[in-house]
Amino acid sequence: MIKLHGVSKQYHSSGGSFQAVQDVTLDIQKGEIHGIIGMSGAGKSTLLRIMNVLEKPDQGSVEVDGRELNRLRGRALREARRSIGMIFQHYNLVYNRTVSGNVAIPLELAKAARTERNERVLEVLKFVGLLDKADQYPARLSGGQKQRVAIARALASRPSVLLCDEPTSALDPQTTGEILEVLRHVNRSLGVTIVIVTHDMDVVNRICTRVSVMENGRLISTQPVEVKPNE
Ligand SMILES: Nc1ncnc2c1ncn2[C@@H]1O[C@H](COP(=O)(O)OP(=O)(O)OP(=O)(O)O)[C@@H](O)[C@H]1O
Repeated sequence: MIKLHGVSKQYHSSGGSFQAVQDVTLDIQKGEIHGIIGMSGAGKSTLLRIMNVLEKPDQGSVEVDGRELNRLRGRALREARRSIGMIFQHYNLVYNRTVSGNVAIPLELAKAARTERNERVLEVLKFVGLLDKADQYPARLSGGQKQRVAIARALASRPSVLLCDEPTSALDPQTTGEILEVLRHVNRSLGVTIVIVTHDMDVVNRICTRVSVMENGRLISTQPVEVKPNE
């Protein structure tokens, strides 16, 4: 589903250059919940952003759902990106739009018709359990509810892949559990392949099917995570 081959990324600044990701090859299969773990600065977020070419690799290839993203440009790239949702640690919501307004954004960008848009917004809000908050503004929501809105927004355009950058790092343990449940529901009932960047091994053990470990820009291992006893 996601194939990275020999991917590298270097950042340049006035202080010199820094190799954030070095020669990473990784094959994430359809239906997986794949964790990427490592110390701060190991290159996890950069690698995640390479998966939807928000960050363009200097070398290597990025294939998602059979399409080589690093070769696409313009409209073809925008369309391919629509099948890849993303959520962030700090939700990245638009605070002057309601919950529905936020979820509608990807559908507006895709120029979906109004009726179809409204139906889809309600459908995904129902899926994440936030139908009753449709007309509220994000500032009035808890952290867990904000992350649910972000998940609903990411799901609006029916992605086959969901990239999650530290999705629970700003949340307390109970809310973390709730968001991991939502992600598991997304994976199981919609068949969405999920990649989660985290520094928390507990998150990996609770939800992931495989985990990759990064260190100094390199991927040092990929292994299965044992089946959870309460599953
Ligand atoms: N846009 C950028 N310009 C310059 N350097 C960057 C940029 N983005 C990241 N870096 C550097 O690249 C390295 C890897 O960053 P990255 O965010 O991928 O690591 P990470 O493993 O996700 O760490 P963290 O958990 O702290 O977010 C870090 O040293 C960071 O400072």
